[in-house]
Order: sequence, then structure tokens, then C-alpha cells
Amino acid sequence: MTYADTIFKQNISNILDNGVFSEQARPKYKNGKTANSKYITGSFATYDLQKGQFPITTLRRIPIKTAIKELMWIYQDQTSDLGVLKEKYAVNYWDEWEVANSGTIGQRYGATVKKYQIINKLLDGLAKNPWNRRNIINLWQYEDFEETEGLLPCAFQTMFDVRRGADGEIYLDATLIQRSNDMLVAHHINAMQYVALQMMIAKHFSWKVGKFFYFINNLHIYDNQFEQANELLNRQANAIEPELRLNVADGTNFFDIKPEDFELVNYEPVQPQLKFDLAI
Ligand SMILES: Nc1nc(=O)c2c([nH]1)NC[C@@H]1CN(c3ccc(C(=O)N[C@@H](CCC(=O)O)C(=O)O)cc3)CN21
Ligand SMILES: O=c1ccn([C@H]2C[C@H](O)[C@@H](COP(=O)(O)O)O2)c(=O)[nH]1
Repeated sequence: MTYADTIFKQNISNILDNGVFSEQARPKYKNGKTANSKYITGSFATYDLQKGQFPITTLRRIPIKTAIKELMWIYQDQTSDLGVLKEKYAVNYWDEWEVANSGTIGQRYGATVKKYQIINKLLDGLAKNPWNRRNIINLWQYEDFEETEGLLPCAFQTMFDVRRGADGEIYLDATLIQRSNDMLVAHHINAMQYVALQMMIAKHFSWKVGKFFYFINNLHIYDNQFEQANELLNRQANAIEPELRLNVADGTNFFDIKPEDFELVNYEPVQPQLKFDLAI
């Protein structure tokens, strides 16, 4: 079993055995019923990427390319326009969250990154002094929430720090803080897309990637996903650790990196693929 699969199975068991049910949950299923979930609070895991511990499960196939395209849409294109996500990347999994025929998901995610020049400021700060302790992406902007409707960002904060390794190289560590996570659908999508962001920033500065820390406040399994949760627990995981690679030269500009520069090797997830009826 891979490192990530051990954590995934522990989380599933922990939620099923010790979780509590939400009351008055916000989302609804397509049939109009309230989408309650069973959840735990305060989940935390450390992945040492240097040791090959990537936060991706082999128990079901994770749409890694789609996840990385969504990340580019947010941090390179810096827009919340669904047309860009669809036309440039052929991704349509945000369509259900369109805000009032605006063709966007509101003043959120990429639109927030653009408005506050978050990536430019982050890269500038790291360029001026990599050892500054102020490298923060924060998508939780109340001003934006008041500007338009829209789902509030789930993976809303990321922090970066550098450290000199025993080999003399500079390593970039990252922390992702998420307020809410639909674990079976998006746990590894979110973790891997932020590992990809960490790798892009590391390449930009010719650094190595170090550790990835993942904190989730409300980690849940929806009440229409218990069958899939038990199926995942019963599956035998692959023993080989998948590895995400970024095939560009050191020093490649952050904005020049493309989704196809990423390659996930040794990834042989268990079949068949599980289907989910998402809470909207
Ligand atoms: N309930 C819920 N869960 C989420 O994960 C989620 C939301 N809502 N709302 C906003 C975004 C949209 N996200 C999504 C939406 C759909 C898929 C999805 O359909 N995933 C499938 C197939 C995707 C593909 O192959 O392209 C999967 O198997 O993971 C994943 C993440 C993540 N977020
Ligand atoms: O990147 C994402 C975006 C969304 N989610 C999930 C987490 C929740 O299940 C819903 C959002 O509902 P709230 O009521 O706003 O918490 O979407 C995710 O896991 N990752």
C-alpha cells in the first residue's frame, strides 16, 4: 500500500466509525434533497515529496490532468471565466457552479488572484528574499464575497517556505489549508494540484520540492457515497508510489509552464472507476 493510500483508508474508516452527521447542510443533490455528510474536523497529513510520498490514491483514478488544468486557470489565466476553462482546457466540471448566467463562478479563485495580484506578489517576495516568512496565498477575501454570489473557496490558503537541505540545495515546502473537503471526490485533486503549484514555483527559482503539509478543517463523506467508501476500503492498493514530474528546465518562468509539462509516472489505479452524484 502506498503512503497516500494508507492515509486515505485511515480517513475513510475514521469518518465512517467516528464521524458525525452535518445538520442543515448547504448543498443539494440533483434530485433536490439536502446533501448531508458525515465528517471529522482537523485532519492533517505530511507528505515528504523528496522521499516520493505524493498525495494521490491508487484506489481509484484521479483526474490529474484536469486538476492541473484547473490550477492553471486559477493561477496563470487568473480568471473565473468558465469559457476559458472550457475552450482552453476542455474542462467543464465547474459548470454547475456558474453564477447567474454570468459565464463565471463569480469574483472567486482566479478572479481573486488577479484582483490582488497574488501570484506576482508571491513570486516577487520569494525573489527579493526567499527566507521571508510571509509567502501566503489567501483566497478568503470578504470584499470579493460581497461583490458577487458564488461558492466560497474551499482550498483557500497556501503558505510557502524555503529550507537549505543537507545536500546544499534549496527546498520549497508548502502548506495547503482547506476549510471543507468532499474527500472521495476532491481530496487528491486538491492536494495534487497544490503540489503541482509548489513544483511550478520551485522550478521558477531552480529549487527542489520538499514537504507538502495538508490541513483540512471539515473532511467529509456525503451520505450518498457510503457504498463507494466501503468499496474503496475493500480494494487492494497498489504498492508502487506514483510520482508527479515536471519536465521543464530549472529556471523556467512560472507562466510558461503548461499542463502537458507534467507527467504522472507509475500510476496504475484500481479499476473500475467509481461514479459520484455530486452535491451542488
Ligand atoms: N460537492 C462538491 N465536491 C467537489 O469536489 C467540488 C464541488 N462540490 N464544487 C466545486 C468544485 C468542482 N469540483 C469537481 C467537480 C466535479 C468533479 C468530477 O466530476 N470528477 C470525476 C471525473 C472528472 C474527470 O474525469 O474529468 C472524478 O472521477 O473525480 C471533480 C471535482 C471540485 N469541487
Ligand atoms: O476545490 C474544492 C472545491 C469544493 N470542494 C467541496 C467541499 C464541499 O463538499 C463542497 C463545498 O461546499 P461548502 O458547503 O461550501 O463547504 O465542495 C472540495 O472538496 N474542493
